[in-house]
Amino acid sequence: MNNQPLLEVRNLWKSFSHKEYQIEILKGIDLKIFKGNTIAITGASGVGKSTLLHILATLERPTKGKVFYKGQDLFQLSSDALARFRNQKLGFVFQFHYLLPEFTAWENVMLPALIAGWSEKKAKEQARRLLQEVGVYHRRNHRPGELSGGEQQRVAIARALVLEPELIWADEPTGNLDQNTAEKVQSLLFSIHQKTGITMIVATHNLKLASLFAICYELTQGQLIRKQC
Ligand SMILES: Nc1ncnc2c1ncn2[C@@H]1O[C@H](COP(=O)(O)OP(=O)(O)OP(=O)(O)O)[C@@H](O)[C@H]1O
Repeated sequence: MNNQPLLEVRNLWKSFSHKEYQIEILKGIDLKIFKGNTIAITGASGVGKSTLLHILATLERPTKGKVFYKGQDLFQLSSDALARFRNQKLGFVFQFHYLLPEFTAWENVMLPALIAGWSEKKAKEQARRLLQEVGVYHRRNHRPGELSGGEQQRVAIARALVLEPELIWADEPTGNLDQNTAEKVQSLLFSIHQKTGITMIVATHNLKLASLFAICYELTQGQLIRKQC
């Protein structure tokens, strides 16, 4: 068995400086994520969950510390290489879907594949398969404004999966949805993990969502504390 973590975080610190003061958000985080793990990071509002997720997903740089992906020190990469890494290996689902309003559901899902150089035929076929999988194929020709919140989030999940990432990052993926719709999106995310074995990390207030995950941490006072899911 390969014991190398997919992602490893060593002594991660993050502070934000203001004119009069500095705030330390992350204070020496260590974490190992193995292939196929499902990890939920919970914690009070403002504690730094999004900041941590953004650094682990290389969207933001830490003040100090390192993030390794399969042993590669990510922040040593050039910004072009880092952008390529994100496009090829990572999928993102945010609280707000960030779908492009002028494109249909189908086009929104295809777009990352077209940008990555896939042929239109292959991108279209992959998007069709994913729209079916997330249950919105019947709305494929609707623009985001013509979809419900839950449908928009399903399209965003399909888009996150289109390039077959190794790791899915989700930041409050159900934060903007009513309870019923949130539960459907939760089960969808989880069923995707069950089918594909994809590694999934979510930051959330939602303890019900966290309870579906195998490994749970609470972020508190800049530290990650392992807890029961
Ligand atoms: N760019 C920034 N500059 C200064 N302070 C920031 C910046 N980004 C975040 N912060 C501060 O860092 C803290 C952590 O923010 P973060 O968004 O990571 O929290 P969170 O746990 O995800 O919160 P929530 O659950 O409410 O979304 C907050 O106090 C926030 O005001």
